[in-house]
Amino acid sequence: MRIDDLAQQHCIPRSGSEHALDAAAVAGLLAGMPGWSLVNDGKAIVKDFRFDDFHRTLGFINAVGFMANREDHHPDLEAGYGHCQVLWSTHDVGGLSLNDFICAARVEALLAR
Ligand SMILES: C[C@H](O)[C@H](O)[C@H]1CNC2=NC(N)=NC(=O)C2=N1
Repeated sequence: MRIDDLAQQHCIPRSGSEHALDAAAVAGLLAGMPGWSLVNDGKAIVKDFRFDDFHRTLGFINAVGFMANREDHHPDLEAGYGHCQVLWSTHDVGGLSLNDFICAARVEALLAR
């Protein structure tokens, strides 16, 4: 699925290992997501976003937080003055679900201009 199509989807509750994506599905989705990489033994995807200053970084964090609350799917965020690392994993699945890729694509859509 293309990143633009993923960004049009909404998260649904996904709980249980039957919702975990297999390695082939993850690789296929990741191929269309520039800058995102696999971490934590293939159980999470991560990307570090760079900004010119703190208020731009904080604006991004707030936008991601607003989207995450609306989707009821929440990232791990680590930030400094000019960057924010966004990590997606589905705790209820114990790894990656489609929700993680939907939200990663939605983060990219926030930055599109
Ligand atoms: C009930 C609610 O949908 C769940 O607790 C959601 C909330 N946000 C979540 N966020 C993430 N990253 N993983 C989850 O499994 C998760 N579960």
